[in-house]
Order: sequence, then C-alpha cells, then structure tokens
Amino acid sequence: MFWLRLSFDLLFAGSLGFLLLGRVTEPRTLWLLRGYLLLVAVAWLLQRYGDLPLTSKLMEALVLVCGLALAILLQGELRRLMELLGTGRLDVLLGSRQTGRQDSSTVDILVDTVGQLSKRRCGGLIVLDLGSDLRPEDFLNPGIQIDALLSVDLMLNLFSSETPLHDGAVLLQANRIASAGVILPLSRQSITRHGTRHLAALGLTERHERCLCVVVSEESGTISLACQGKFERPITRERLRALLGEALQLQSGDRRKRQARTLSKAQTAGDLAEASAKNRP
Ligand SMILES: Nc1ncnc2c1ncn2[C@@H]1O[C@H](COP(=O)(O)OP(=O)(O)OP(=O)(O)O)[C@@H](O)[C@H]1O
Repeated sequence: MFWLRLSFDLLFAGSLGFLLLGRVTEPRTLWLLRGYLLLVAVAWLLQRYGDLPLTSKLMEALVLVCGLALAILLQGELRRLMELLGTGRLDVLLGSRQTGRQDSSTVDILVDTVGQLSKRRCGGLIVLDLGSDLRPEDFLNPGIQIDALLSVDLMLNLFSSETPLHDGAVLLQANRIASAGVILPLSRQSITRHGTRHLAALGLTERHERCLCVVVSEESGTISLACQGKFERPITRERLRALLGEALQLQSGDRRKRQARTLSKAQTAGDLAEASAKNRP
C-alpha cells in the first residue's frame, strides 16, 4: 500500500512539474523553476528519509525564502496563472486553445500600414494575435468590434486622428481586423522610459505570450515591436517584416522557444544600432 501511494504521489508531482515547466518559454525562468523544484525535492527527501532534523529545518527555510523570491520575480506569471484558474480557462493552461492565426498577407499589409503611419508621424498601436486566449475582459476596454477584412486603407483610416476610433489599439485576429479603439492594460515598467502607448504594448505582451504589438510613435515616427514584455526598437520596416515573418512561421512547430530566441538575437547591439541608423528620419 505504501509503495502504491508513493508511486501515485511521484506520478502526480511529476505531471504537475512537467505541466508547469512545459508552459514556461523564457530560458531564465525555466532555470529558476528547475532549481526551485530541485530544492523542493531535496528538502522532501531529507525530511522523509534523512534523519537529520537540523539540515531538514535549514532546507525548509531555504525553500521558503526561495519561494518568496520566486513569487516576487514571477508576479506577472503567477497573476496570469491565477486569472486562468479563476476564469476556468484550463484549455489555455494545457496549451490547447489556438485562435486568431495569421498568414503572410497579414505581414505585408501590416508592414505597409506601419511604414505609412511612420512617414506621416501618425501614432498607432496594433495587436497581432498569433493564436492566444484573448477575451474582452483581458482589456481595460474591448473597444468596438469591427470584424473586417484587413487592408492598408482601412487601417490608415482607423488611425487617422479625425476618426473616433483612433485612440487605442487595433486588434488583428485570423487575418481580420477584429476590433479598434481597444484599451490595453498598462505595464508597470518605468513610465519615465515609455509613454502610455508603449506601456500598453508592453502590458499586453507581458500577459499574453502569443500576442505581438507593433507601435508607431506619433512623436518620432519610430517603429517598435513588443514581444513578451520586451521591446525591440527602433526597427526598420524590413526588420519588422523579418521578425513578423519568423513569428508566423513559429505558429506551427515549436513556436514559443524559437520566438524567444529570435527576439533575444535581435536585441544585440549591432542590430539595434543598424536599425536605428536606418530608421532615423
Ligand atoms: N492603455 C492604452 N491602450 C491603448 N492605447 C493607448 C493606451 N494608453 C494610451 N494609448 C494611446 O496612446 C496615445 C497616447 O500616447 P502617449 O503620447 O501617451 O504615449 P507614447 O508611448 O509617448 O506614444 P507616442 O510616442 O506616440 O507619443 C493615446 O492617444 C492612445 O491612442
């Protein structure tokens, strides 16, 4: 009976660990979690089988302190996990739900739109849903539903300052303009470094790893791409096309790991310097 219970215990704990680690895409977070799970396992073994009360107590304290540190470091991810549990979105937790797929025509239209917005110094914020679990309640205001075929003219019209929907973001899902005037949750990253349009792009991509945000600054015409709460900016149209093309390819196969790799590669000083030189008006 004891062995049966122990096997079940190990099986359930292993599955939980596998589920948790399988959902993490960022390498550093993965290392942190692996290290923490290893500590927990050692502490459990010591407590259960090692007759070493003082060492066990020390390990217990270490696990507690590391748990607190992790909770502080991963507060965004933990918040998202609790939101998903609270709203019953278990399919998302298991990684099965995928809507909003895009194809390469979306990239062409998007790059064209962004190029024109940048030239005209017209501010813009575009959310590209690559198959996430976005729901209206994920936004501060879901805006106005449009559900129209994606086109450059319509996009330029939506961002034109004379139109009522120009404030907020345009949401693209499944090659269509899903809605406009969407107000995104803001990031808590430094407000002194970014204005609210840029903070909104960071805020959404911090919470939804399968969303990208393209921002055009009204002030400078600069193009930025936000992914997983990080910016690559300033970038040229060509760079944007390459990054979006890569992101679309990642929709099939092992998307998330390669996406993180692409964007981290893109953050090399050389790339940024080259992009900023080309993008300078
Ligand atoms: N939470 C939000 N969600 C979507 N759009 C937002 C949000 N907050 C602000 N915006 C958009 O950003 C505009 C204000 O941009 P602001 O100048 O504050 O930011 P910025 O990042 O400095 O952008 P820019 O470089 O274009 O000036 C608003 O008019 C609105 O259209």
